[in-house]
Amino acid sequence: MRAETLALRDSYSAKGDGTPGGRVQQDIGWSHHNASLTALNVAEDRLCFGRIDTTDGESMHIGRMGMFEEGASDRQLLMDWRAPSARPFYVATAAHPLGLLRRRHLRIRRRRLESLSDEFLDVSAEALQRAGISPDEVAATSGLAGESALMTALNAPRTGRMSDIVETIQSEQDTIIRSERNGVLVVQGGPGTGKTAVALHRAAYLLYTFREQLASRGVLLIGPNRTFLSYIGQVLPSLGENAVVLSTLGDLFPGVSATAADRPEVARIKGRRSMAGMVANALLDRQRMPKTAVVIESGLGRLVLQPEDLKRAQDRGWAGRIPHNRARAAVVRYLLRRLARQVKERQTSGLGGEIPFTAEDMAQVVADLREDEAVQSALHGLWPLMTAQRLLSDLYASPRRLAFAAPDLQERARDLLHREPGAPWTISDVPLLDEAAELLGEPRLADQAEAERVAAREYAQGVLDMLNDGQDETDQPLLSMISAADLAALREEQVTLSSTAERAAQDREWTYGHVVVDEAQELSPMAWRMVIRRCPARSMTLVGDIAQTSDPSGATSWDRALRPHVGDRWRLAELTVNYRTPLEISRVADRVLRRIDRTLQPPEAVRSTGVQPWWQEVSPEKLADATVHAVRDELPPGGQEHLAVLVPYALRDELADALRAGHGDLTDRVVVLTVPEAKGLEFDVVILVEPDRIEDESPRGLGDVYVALTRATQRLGVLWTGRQPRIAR
Ligand SMILES: Nc1ncnc2c1ncn2[C@@H]1O[C@H](COP(=O)(O)OP(=O)(O)OP(=O)(O)O)[C@@H](O)[C@H]1O
Repeated sequence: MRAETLALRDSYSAKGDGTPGGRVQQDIGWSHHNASLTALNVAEDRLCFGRIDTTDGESMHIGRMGMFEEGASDRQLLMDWRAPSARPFYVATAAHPLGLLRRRHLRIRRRRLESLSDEFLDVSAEALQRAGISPDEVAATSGLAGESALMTALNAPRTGRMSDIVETIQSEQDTIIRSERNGVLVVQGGPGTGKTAVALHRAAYLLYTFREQLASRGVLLIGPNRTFLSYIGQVLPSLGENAVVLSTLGDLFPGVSATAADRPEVARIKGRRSMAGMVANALLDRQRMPKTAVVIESGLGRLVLQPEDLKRAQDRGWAGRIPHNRARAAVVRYLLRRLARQVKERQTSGLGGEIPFTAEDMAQVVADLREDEAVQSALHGLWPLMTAQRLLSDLYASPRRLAFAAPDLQERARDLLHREPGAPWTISDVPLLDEAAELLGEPRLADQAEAERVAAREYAQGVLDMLNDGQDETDQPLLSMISAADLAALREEQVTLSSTAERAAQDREWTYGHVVVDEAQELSPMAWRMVIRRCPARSMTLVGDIAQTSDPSGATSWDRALRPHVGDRWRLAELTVNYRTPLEISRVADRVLRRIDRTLQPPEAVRSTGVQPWWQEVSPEKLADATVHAVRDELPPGGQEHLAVLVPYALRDELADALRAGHGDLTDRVVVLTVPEAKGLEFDVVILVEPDRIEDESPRGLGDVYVALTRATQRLGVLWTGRQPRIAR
């Protein structure tokens, strides 16, 4: 299949008749076959990982993709793990065998079978006899599907990159992965319960099951930070899926790339829902008209706009409730006409109506006024064309504007919002920028260059229609990914065809077929507004853990966070088993969870390592040395394990220097991270430094300590100075 696909793809490199239409077809063909080839290449390793045998003697192999025998028989050789008939592989139990006699896990590397393990699900003597299996072969079954394969995966050293769990998805996870596409699904689960893994596999499942609907719109996955996105970045491609846009909240607004966080008290204000009102008022402020006449010394003489002209222009701007920049055309048109009338009156007065002033004359005057610098500057002052960045930047910089836009905010809170123009945008600014962009809208295409581009686009639309006519159905989703604008650009040789994912990421107004949010508990009310805008159909999967909230404006309850956006139209699914943290570490974390909220149920650890966490007090001047020693003890040379030192902000750089470690590349064996940076990640070993300082550093500090304690898959050590940490008492 690979050889055939490769040959097909390469045939498109040579084809082509040099015409724009021909080149487009060539590019489409090439991209299509290239995507298939990538999917085949990634499926090469561990192509097949399971087999199910039914009690009536049938058997079927399960793998990363579906495959059929060539020729007349058309027999299915391999079933895609996402197909409905593969489901028993994941959910059958001895109590509910779903017609299965045996589930087999195969461990294949490249084309070599390394090991296999069997579970018998129907252990009745009759079934075993029919299948020719002796009762001795039947192992004791636990509640876990494919327990030995699962334990092998869980005990394997981490690599700094998340891997897929397609071979060992558990029943409660499978139910969520295959849950209905429509509506808002919230997946609540403690640390290590596989929320991220489930979210990613659900995206792959949805893309497989609803390919037609989703391929052209794409799926958006939002994660807490870029390190996290690079940690999970390989999972979907390894499942053969590339039509997913991964983004942080800070990168969701095209043109801005925010990584810095505000101080907690500032972030809390910016996250409030009332900020939407502030942004709307800030714009209203810009649309206010002077109460006195505006005098313009134009090239056509001195012109005056009276307050009633200004009021009428404003009414035209507000009519139809269209966004500010789009409404500008109506405001400008009206004001230009008022000015043109004055010019007309001046030119025709005293002529006794002998020289007619025709419609063409009027149009010419309007055109001249439009080009006039003094007129342009006056119109700009009255109804400026604005970007979201400009609106927000001007607002933050001016106490007067802030006082107008946020009259209910206390002065101290308004002072906290002050920002010098040009300072970098923060993550909590991004939802406010998005809010502003929504109210501003894209400007109308006015100038000549734009008009030419429109003409090119219309031409390209013709080409697109022509191509669509001649396509067979299977190619439809691909074609719908290319807009007339792309074709026009292609014609200009400006860009090559981009994938749905790339196009979507560059377009603020793009709406996705499905949106997945990881660590969703961290979203502020303003961030929710931005995210929901990306999916008006509200087909969303939100995964998170209320107990791990660390953002000062994050959620304390799913209901409170979601009610303003979806009312009670969301469904909850819970994950209850902790696959990451061994029992010995979980006991410490569970104590912290009880302090956060007594009513929360800790997830149940699925395995034990026999290694207790260690605790060590050191004097403040020895902290760096002690950390270096502890890391050395934990990671003997030649091993493969990965270790994270989790620290308070204030110690990050000092300890990173002492350890000569970084904090961006998770494939390094040692990294030094603050807790927010370690969100969603995991390591073989964690050394937690000064937990009390971490707790005291932020308003949700205890949540941070809980996150820190639940990052290790094997061992945990705690170093502190001064009083014994609260988590040890
Ligand atoms: N069914 C499974 N088979 C194999 N590994 C699994 C399975 N479920 C979860 N895991 C592993 O458990 C670990 C924790 O999973 P994941 O990171 O998805 O948890 P999480 O709930 O998102 O945690 P957190 O809330 O801490 O971010 C990962 O290494 C994941 O691969």
